[in-house]
Amino acid sequence: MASSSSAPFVVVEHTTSEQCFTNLCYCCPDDLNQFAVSPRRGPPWPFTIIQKKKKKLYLALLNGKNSTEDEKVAKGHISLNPEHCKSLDVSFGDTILLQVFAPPSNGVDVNVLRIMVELLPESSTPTQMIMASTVGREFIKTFYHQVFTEYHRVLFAYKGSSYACSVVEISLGENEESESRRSPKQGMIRKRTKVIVEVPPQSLGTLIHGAETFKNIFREGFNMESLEEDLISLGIGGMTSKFAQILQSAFGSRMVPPSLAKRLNLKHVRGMLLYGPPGSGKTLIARSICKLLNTKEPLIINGPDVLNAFQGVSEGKIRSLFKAANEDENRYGAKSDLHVIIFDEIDSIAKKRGVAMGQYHMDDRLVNQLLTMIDGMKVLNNIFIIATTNRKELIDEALLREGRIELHVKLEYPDERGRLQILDINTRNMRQAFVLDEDVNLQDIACMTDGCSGSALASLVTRAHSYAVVQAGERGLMKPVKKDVKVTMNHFLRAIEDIKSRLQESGLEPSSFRMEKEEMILQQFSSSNLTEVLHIQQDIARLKKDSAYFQATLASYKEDTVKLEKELETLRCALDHM
Ligand SMILES: Nc1ncnc2c1ncn2[C@@H]1O[C@H](COP(=O)(O)OP(=O)(O)OP(=O)(O)O)[C@@H](O)[C@H]1O
Repeated sequence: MASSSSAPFVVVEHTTSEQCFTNLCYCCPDDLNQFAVSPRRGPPWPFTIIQKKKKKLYLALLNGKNSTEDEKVAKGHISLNPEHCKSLDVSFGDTILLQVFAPPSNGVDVNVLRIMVELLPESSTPTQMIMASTVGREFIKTFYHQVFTEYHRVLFAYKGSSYACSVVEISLGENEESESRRSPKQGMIRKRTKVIVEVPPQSLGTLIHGAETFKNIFREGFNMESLEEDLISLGIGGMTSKFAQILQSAFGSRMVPPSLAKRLNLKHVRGMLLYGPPGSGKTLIARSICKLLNTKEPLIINGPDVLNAFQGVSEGKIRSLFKAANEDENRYGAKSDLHVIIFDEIDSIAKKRGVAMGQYHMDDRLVNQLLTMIDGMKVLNNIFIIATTNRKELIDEALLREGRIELHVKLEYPDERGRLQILDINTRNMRQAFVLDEDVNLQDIACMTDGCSGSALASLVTRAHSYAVVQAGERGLMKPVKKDVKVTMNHFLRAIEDIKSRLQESGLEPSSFRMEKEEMILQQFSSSNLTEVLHIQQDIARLKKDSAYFQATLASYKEDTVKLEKELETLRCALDHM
């Protein structure tokens, strides 16, 4: 296909709305002469390449007997429709380069054209169902003998409704290989071109019969703009921007049709690590994400439970977690549902290899098996692993690399606005039951609870409520019913005092301080033996459900690091006997 030298033109809007649906560009008669090739020559008609940076569109300036001259367009200007502008990333007023381009009669034809069809927001909805095959035929009739590129977008009118169509995929059949070096991929629409119509889910799917839809990763009705409301209804407060960031980075590639993702070479994220201090909502987020997504019911695995259940059992248990995803991938390929596997407290089963000893030798085997399942012989694209931990530094680094659990999101304790939302969520039932006294000022409580975790706030509300119930009992109401109980600001103040001193005693609060302290102490121990002692201590604490125990140990080690070595054997024995 030949082309000549280029000239700069200013992009303007079409002068009539009809022009928008022709996929042609228009200029004044003078400029048209500059590009004129005898209209009697065609078809195929002379085209104009319009390019901006590396992007190109091939639009006809002369289309058979219909000249594309428009006296209302000023000299040096060229009119395009808004979809052309999107294809080229230009705005009206920008300058672009124009080239004459006359496709030879043996130009490359489009074999299959896959288009995404969306109803324009201002257009009237079709009144009756239409067939995708009919839309395809009309598309060919309208754009017959026009050249399309990979990212070409056009406006298309059919039966009184207007659509924006974007090219998702162009297949050139037997010319595919010889033309593969041409960028962008381009070809001419012919009568034999097959048009495959795709529609976004939840829109035209019910109106264009037979159109292909891709299954949206988000549940029906989900909308990023109402994310905060959705999260509140799921009982999550103060997390809107973190959640938006997670959804975007974890599922961005799954928001587009698989064919487009393939063309753009988008790689799916297959795993995410949520880490942060206890009670910061890691488990809550991991489980809630699935409520927004179109996924299979998530498999939830609690690290310590797995460790116990797997004692003496083969790595086959880990393999079994991935079995359903494997079968689905084999059967449905890119159209398989997404399988989410949540590993809560993953640090207990995926510790750094080579460090563990004693009965922990099996950790290495579990980590190896996990690695194999995530990106081993067969890469599953339909899995998404969510791992949670308080102790990121304990996890085997190989698991956290690209292509594995590669997205790492740190959760913090909520700020004042977040605390207010969490308090509001947790007092919702009380308000609805008229149990919450009018003097309760949640804003003041949010202010007083700086450094409290989401879980501390949840238990604060429960505690205030129990004080109210006890007080109602003391007033002689042996069996206080709901209407007798009023939770007042005083109950909350007592609960705040309570919670603060309890958390201080257990060393769990102030929140971030504790984590920083632990991290600091862990960093001081570089020898593998010392690290192992701490791992074992942590596991004993977990089995005893007593995090204060681990805190106390850490604190004492800070005083006397020598005793670490001595305690190693004692600890192993203790753990063996638990
Ligand atoms: N952002 C939040 N909004 C509402 N509630 C929260 C939030 N964060 C925590 N909570 C409350 O705290 C409880 C415990 O949170 P979760 O178990 O998710 O924390 P975690 O970070 O996984 O803690 P751990 O590390 O101890 O397992 C939740 O069930 C919920 O009641």
